Amino acid sequence: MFAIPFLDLPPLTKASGQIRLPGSKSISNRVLLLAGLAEGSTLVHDLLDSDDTRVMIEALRNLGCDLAHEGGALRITGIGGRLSVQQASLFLGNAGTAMRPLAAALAVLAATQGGQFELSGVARMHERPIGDLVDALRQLGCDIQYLGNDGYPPLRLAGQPQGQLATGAPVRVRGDVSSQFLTALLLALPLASSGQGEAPGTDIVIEVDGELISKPYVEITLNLLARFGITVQRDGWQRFTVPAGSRYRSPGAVHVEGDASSASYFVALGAIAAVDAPVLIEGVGSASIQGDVRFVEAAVAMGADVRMEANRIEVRRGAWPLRAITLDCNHIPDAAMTLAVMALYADGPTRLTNIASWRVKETDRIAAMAIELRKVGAQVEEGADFIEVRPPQAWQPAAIHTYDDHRMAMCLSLAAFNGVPVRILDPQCVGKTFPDYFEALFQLAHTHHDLVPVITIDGPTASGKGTLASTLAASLGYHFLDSGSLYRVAALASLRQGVADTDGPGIAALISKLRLRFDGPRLFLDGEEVSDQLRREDVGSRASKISALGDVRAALYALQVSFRRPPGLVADGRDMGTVIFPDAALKVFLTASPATRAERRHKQLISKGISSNIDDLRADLEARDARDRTRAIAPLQPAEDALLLDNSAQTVDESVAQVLGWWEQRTPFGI
Ligand SMILES: Nc1ncnc2c1ncn2[C@@H]1O[C@H](COP(=O)(O)OP(=O)(O)O)[C@@H](O)[C@H]1O
Ligand SMILES: Nc1ccn([C@H]2C[C@H](O)[C@@H](COP(=O)(O)OP(=O)(O)O)O2)c(=O)n1
Repeated sequence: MFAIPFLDLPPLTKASGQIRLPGSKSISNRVLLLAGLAEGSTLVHDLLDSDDTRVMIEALRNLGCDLAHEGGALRITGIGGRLSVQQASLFLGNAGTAMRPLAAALAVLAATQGGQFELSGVARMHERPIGDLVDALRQLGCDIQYLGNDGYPPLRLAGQPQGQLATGAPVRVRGDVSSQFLTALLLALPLASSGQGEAPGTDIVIEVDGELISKPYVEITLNLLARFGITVQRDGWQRFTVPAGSRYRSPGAVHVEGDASSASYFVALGAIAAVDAPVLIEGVGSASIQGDVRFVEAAVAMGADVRMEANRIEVRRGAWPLRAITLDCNHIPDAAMTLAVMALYADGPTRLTNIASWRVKETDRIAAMAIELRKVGAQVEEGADFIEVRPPQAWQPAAIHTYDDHRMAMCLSLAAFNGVPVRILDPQCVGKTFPDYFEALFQLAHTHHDLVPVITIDGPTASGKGTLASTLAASLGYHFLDSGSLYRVAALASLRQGVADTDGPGIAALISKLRLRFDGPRLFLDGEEVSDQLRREDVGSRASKISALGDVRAALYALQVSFRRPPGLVADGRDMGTVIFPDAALKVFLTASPATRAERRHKQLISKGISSNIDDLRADLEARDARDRTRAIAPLQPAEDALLLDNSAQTVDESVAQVLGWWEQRTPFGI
């Protein structure tokens, strides 16, 4: 996950490849709750690992459920409908799929078995309405208090042992604000219909007021209830009967399918950019129980070329530009946001209607989408329950606010396919449902080599290049190339193989056969980690010698260039700005006085438990500098357009801040 303040996406051009989707959020959180309430234990496979499922898991643990990892799956032993913990304060983040059903289930359990529970979340959760659900539960006799504003969490749920619920009359609930209220009741009421002790229990009827929105989500609920042994009788979409004597029974094992809403970004990616080869989406398809899979129909209407199998979707670009559409999106409320971004690439205005529920999600999504799409140049009209998007006439680079809303971040990343870069602010908000979304995007999306931004840091040994470059890379979410480590690995390999340090062709031949693997800062040679051995002074010294050989430099060229991949690269070495990346967007030449550098290296070696003599180190580094500066090929020297930075008197943080400041001046984003 990119846990950084912003992530800059370079202009992207094409996409292809295969993606395995993370588990569905809606299914994961329903299954977690059902397994937590059921008798017996349930082994849940392919569960989504994200912010929203973590808060649900934590809540279940606090309620006395036993949860244990088994391989990649999670085993949940449920409470069997009997409270084992009578008092708890549960923090539910911004997860509507946790807040609403847990509120209903705990209200019913507290009212019949006694107990006191407090449910709270982040500030935005406390602005998301829950009044319609509370009203419905109060009809049954549940004792629910608002701890903040009326109609919104936080809530306190209370009750006495052997309490009775008024289940005789139908429970009425509004269905036109959020279908999660109905889902919450459907998940909770089997706890009340089962009867107490010898009592037989009663049928409980739920009647929906108003037109039920987002029906497919209710279908997921009914489907999963059936898996846990409860067959709800449905009359149209207005009346649901939970049968007397219902009891949750674990089905033993459940496989969570891939998230259909998350699939929408990759379906759109294929429609926009799968020009040469398809985007293959694994984990969801025509056999899905998730309503958002019908997003595919809308994407096809806009021109996507799609082949669907039971558990797999293959997408290519079809019509281009995409075709503008007008669509009632009630059946795909979450995935429809992706259409608003596809609309940027359409041949006319796209109008998405019946989306009032967008306004009460993680943020007011209609307002947020309108503001952010305008930033890239689109003309947008919004109303209470619709949005209309006209494609930009002139695209503009934009810094996109994400409003702590994962879908805003994922959607707007798709705006980077028309020649302009896009900055995504607060990219880790995708952690709500798809922590590795951007990694997946970069795996599939390509761009022209020269559109990937590069920052080069060149300079003499121990000037702090590696420290500066790796910190910059981490701050920007860019890849990092320590080019010296490639010379060092060539030095180590040639040392091991007994190839002379003057034998350019011999070492070049060796380089072409090296089996290297990079894992963050760790480097593996033929499967063996050699990171520490590369730092040996004899290896560094040999690296300096062999780096003067033209054959060696040529042999390492392609490998270095291959590090230039989206979203960007920070490369450190001697000739990054002069030879390898002469078109780098920012070149820094880093120096520090020989005395400072010798002292730094000395401290660095001591901290690693390696003893050394500071005078020898200084003599050694001055000899290395002289050799690196005076060699005939790619000598160490600042590029003409490099900015010089002497960090002798700077801390690491100061150098990093200085270079980030320079970088910011060269990016086109105004916040
Ligand atoms: N600006 C700085 N101020 C103080 N020490 C620094 C600074 N930059 C780097 N160092 C320290 O100097 C040592 C050498 O830095 P390193 O990044 O390995 O240099 P290089 O890659 O240029 O050989 C490290 O221990 C590092 O923490
Ligand atoms: N781009 C590069 C990087 C390193 N080299 C050579 C020159 C250096 O003395 C050696 C070792 O580089 P490295 O950056 O690891 O060395 P220091 O950490 O600065 O001591 O490799 C090079 O010629 N060109």
